[in-house]
Amino acid sequence: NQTPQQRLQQLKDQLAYHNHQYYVLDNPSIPDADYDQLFLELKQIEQQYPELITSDSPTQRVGAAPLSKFGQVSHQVAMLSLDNAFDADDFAAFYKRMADRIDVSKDFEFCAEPKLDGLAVSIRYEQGLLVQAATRGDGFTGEDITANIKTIRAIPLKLQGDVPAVLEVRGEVFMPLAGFEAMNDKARASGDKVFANPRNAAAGSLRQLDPKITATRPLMFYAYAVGAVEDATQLLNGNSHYQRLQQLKAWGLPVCPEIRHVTGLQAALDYQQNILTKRAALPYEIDGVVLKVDDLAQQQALGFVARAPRWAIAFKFPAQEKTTT
Ligand SMILES: Cc1ccc2cc(C(N)=O)cc(O)c2n1
Repeated sequence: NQTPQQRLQQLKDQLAYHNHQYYVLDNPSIPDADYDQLFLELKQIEQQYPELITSDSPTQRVGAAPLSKFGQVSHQVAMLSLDNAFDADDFAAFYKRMADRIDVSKDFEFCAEPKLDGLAVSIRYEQGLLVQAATRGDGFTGEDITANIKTIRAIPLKLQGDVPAVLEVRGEVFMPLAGFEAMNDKARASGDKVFANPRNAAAGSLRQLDPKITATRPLMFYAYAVGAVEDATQLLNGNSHYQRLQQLKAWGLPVCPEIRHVTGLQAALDYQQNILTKRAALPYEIDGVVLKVDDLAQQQALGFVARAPRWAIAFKFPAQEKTTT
């Protein structure tokens, strides 16, 4: 017969499996009522044996007391913003700038994804356990929203499989449309604050100082990049950003199912048009697509342009033959 500890571990494994099926594979494996039953049994055993409670137990998602204010977190790896393209010509110019900068023998390969209209966050895992989460802030310093992030069931408290020593995941917290409409209907009925759009609702929910309020909000998360990593050999094999995202999925992190690997300028334009036609049918709001060069070595070679002021330009003279004295 099982000890309480063995039954606890079995329940945590089962609940983690069902979460993975539901949020990562979009393939529910258990009716909600049965899931709740497992959760209730786990909660009862922990009430009986509090010393057996671990930080990755789903009962610890809504634990923390309200904060008086958020702490600050400095991002080891800056959280970048993105330059914009507004039409095919802009995108072709972007493509050409890159081709002029690094000689590529063949077409660029891209990792393509919808641009989710939510809030960028960074989530840090150490030895596979969620230890910290922060907003993007100004890209270098963000707010510590660890307690609020833990309430989002799509975000694993513990990574699965062969986990890296340190893994920082960047992604978007957003509020799917169905949850947004339901929440606003309830808010109208009870005279609570009604949100103008899902992005504001997600931002407002993450900025709650009381995690118990955040826990009532229908938030979702998709990972889209990696920040600091240590001892993550699994990520280093291969040179493809797209493959890295598949590895994040294997660890239990949800990744947008619309993400594709496409090759060449035309395929990238086709992807943008394809998502534009699907936009109204997507269960969440997006404001475009994001296209990233997929090859990590090419990303490195291309680097970043520190956002030069849009209002100033250096108007250069032609190169002058240096007078040799
Ligand atoms: C580097 C970067 C910065 C912002 C991003 C924003 C989104 C997004 N809003 O979906 C997706 C990405 O892959 C991003 N990637």
